[in-house]
Amino acid sequence: MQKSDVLQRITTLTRELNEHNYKYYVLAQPSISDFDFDKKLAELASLEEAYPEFLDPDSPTQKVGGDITKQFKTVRHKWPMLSLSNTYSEEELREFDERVRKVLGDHFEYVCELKFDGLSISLTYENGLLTRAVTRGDGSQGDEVTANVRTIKSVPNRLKNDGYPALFEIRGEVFMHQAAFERLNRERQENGEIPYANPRNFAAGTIKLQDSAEVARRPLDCFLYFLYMDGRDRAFKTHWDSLNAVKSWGFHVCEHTKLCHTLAEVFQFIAYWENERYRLTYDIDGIVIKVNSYAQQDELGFTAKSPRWAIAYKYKAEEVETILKSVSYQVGRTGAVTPVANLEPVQLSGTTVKRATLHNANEITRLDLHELDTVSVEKGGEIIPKIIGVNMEKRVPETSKIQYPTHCPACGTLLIRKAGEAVHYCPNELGCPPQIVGKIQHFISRKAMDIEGMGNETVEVLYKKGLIKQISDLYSLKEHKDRLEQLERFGEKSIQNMLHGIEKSKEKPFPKVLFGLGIRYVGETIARKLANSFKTIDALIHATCEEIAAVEEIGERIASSVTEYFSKEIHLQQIAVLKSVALQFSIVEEDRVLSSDKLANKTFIISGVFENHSREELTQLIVANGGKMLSSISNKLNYLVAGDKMGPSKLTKAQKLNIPIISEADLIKMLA
Ligand SMILES: NC(=O)c1ccc[n+]([C@@H]2O[C@H](COP(=O)([O-])OP(=O)(O)OC[C@H]3O[C@@H](n4cnc5c(N)ncnc54)[C@H](O)[C@@H]3O)[C@@H](O)[C@H]2O)c1
Ligand SMILES: [Zn+2]
Repeated sequence: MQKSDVLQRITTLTRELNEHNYKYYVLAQPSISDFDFDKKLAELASLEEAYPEFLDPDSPTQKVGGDITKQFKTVRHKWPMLSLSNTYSEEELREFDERVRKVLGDHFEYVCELKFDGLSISLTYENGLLTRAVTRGDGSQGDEVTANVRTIKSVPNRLKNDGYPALFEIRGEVFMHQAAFERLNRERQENGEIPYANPRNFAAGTIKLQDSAEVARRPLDCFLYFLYMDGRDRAFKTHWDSLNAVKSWGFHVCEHTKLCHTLAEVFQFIAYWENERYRLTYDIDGIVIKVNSYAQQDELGFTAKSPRWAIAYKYKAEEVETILKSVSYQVGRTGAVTPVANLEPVQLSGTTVKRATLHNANEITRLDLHELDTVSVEKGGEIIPKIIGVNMEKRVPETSKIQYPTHCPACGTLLIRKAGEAVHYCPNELGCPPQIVGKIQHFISRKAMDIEGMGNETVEVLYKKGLIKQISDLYSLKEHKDRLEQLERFGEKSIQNMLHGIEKSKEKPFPKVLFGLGIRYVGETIARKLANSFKTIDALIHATCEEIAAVEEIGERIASSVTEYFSKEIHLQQIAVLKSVALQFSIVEEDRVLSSDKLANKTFIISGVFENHSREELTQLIVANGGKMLSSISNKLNYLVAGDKMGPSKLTKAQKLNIPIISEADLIKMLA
């Protein structure tokens, strides 16, 4: 390579890697695999080594990937939060061991740990209380996300036992269990929101939310694996000892951590977890190997980016080849069309894989998929396997390209794609069967109107028989009892139950109704936010895009989806019908907010996170009804309104003073 070419390549790699870092750390939506990212990074490092004159101190090889955003307070780390050097090969691990041996001689131990696939967090404890949680950021400073971390059940707000230092920092990994990921991601998808590719991205996206109540709704977990404090080396000789100590203070330390005396034992640990990792309920992407003794760690020291006394051995995501049998296209309730690859069944990471996601048309083009192609399928961090490439040598001659349909596979309408979006939609909202059925199924679902006595199958049957064509038809079903009774498998009792369930749904509060309408991107939380901000459906219908986007955490994408929904006459008609049958289209507290003195002379403190209101909303409610807010717990306090994850010191103090501790629901009842 000529020097100018080298420089060009370095520039290209640097630009690409910076872009990928941004997508990975800040957006939590990476577009390439970790393996490919690491390959590019390694290429850049070797070019910089060969041509040190081109080494930029700002190069991605010299920096810890940054997740700093403007939404949080930036906090400087007392001890830098570095990355780990990593390898995918046993060979390089042996080289690491030799480098260590050269400095330390033969007398040292390794601690082997699982490499949890989440995001690093640094926690500060003062006198046994969690006072601060900061993300890694660029390694020297990060985002302060304490309120969000307080919602994590396995992170103690107050330490148990004694014996912990007055001030220390502890680091670990925040992650999400696979089951929670799958459940929440399914919800996102159903709401028309962009799903996260894997639990890591979901956890990373969650910790950066502005709304702690929403964070609390998404169960995160946290393993701790580094202790920092002044005089640490006097208190503990080794990393292993410190792990045992922090465990006794109440921290969650992974039980699979192992002390190894030889490199052979390390390799055994790696080999064991290579297969066993599929049995864990969370994702790991490798093993971390750390020199145990603190004195020996000091001898080895650091590079600009990582410690010399530790290394990560990363597992390459498992992949297998199989044959693409066909591609089918599913139409969701919002009209989004998703391609799914049907595969010749194959064993992968301990499960049989028959289908893989293809995301959208771009993905099919990128892969240049042909019928009967031999494809490699990967199941890395992701639960749903994906196709990563086509084996061109095995392509069957004369097979044709997979063509993304131009028309809806369900109703034949010409598909549309909005500028800047990758997904195709069927615009035939009123005539496309899977959309109609999907919308009604969404409306009756547990999280929306929770209509008892009615399930997804019933909706399908009633639709096929022409009894329901839109949500509002549910409320006139009672006029068609005779036709219902003629249906197979519909006994009198079950018809009664269903009609009763439908009737009862009229009591469901406005946020549920709004969510039930199934507006694209308006999930449960967004619906609650919109309902609480605008109070009535009419106010929301008349709100401008800017007014909607001004609500906390509601972006333009959601706002324009809402205004678009209400711009359609058919939706307004539907709402009018639903109003006429007395569904709830306003926030009930509203009247009380303005008029009552029910809380006159009563004092309150609000603490923790709440299911249905933000703390600000509860404060407004109290004040508007004549109550007073206090700033600290004392004899003057009448009520402590306690939510999830309330600080334990407040609780103890309130109990000591015999102050009534009430819930959000109790407070609302006081206003009734
Ligand atoms: N796909 C992409 O676009 C993209 C972009 C940027 C980074 N990445 C991936 O992220 C990696 C770089 O991320 P990184 O700097 O966080 O490095 P890393 O993930 O390779 O290793 C360091 C991190 O491991 C974590 N860790 C997990 N378990 C641990 C344990 N037991 N002990 C200590 N640390 C533990 C810590 O958070 C630590 O910061 C790259 O190697 C790449 O694979 C991917
Ligand atoms: Zn259609």
